[in-house]
Amino acid sequence: MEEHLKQYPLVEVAKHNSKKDAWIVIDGKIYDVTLFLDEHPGGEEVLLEVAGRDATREFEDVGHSDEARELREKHLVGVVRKETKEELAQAEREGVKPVHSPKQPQVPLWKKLLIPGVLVVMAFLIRKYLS
Ligand code: HEM
Repeated sequence: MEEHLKQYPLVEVAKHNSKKDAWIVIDGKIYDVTLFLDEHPGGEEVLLEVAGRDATREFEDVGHSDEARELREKHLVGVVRKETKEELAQAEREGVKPVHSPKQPQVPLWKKLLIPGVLVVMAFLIRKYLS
């Protein structure tokens, strides 16, 4: 069934980010929630916040019921495909950014090691100072 769905790149999804035209992506599937905004038990605000981008994490974080998952499929309009180089370049010119859901905040390694590193150096200096 999914093979018949239209495919859109995230840069296209990103354009549907308003109250009059709101798409969201969950697990690579695109849902047009424009008409659902009014009916969403969680309110339209939260949906508009994630309109035009991947909302997989936000959807899962709420712990939506099986009914909600079923209801979701009524609004299915397509699936996400990778954008072509031309589409990416075009989007960049227009200032449209494809927004993927952040999986984990990316903390660089040096930041993770900074505090333990400082402690080790301090311990070393204190030992040297005391001996
Ligand atoms: C097509 C997509 C969605 C559908 C069909 C949907 C449907 C529902 C339904 C039926 C409920 C009632 C509780 C339940 O049955 O789980 C609900 C609650 C809620 N939803 Fe969604 N939802 C969708 C997307 C989202 C997204 C993307 C967010 C977050 C950005 C969100 C946030 C919430 C919140 C905060 C509640 C209220 C939870 C509570 O009060 O306990 N929903 N939604």
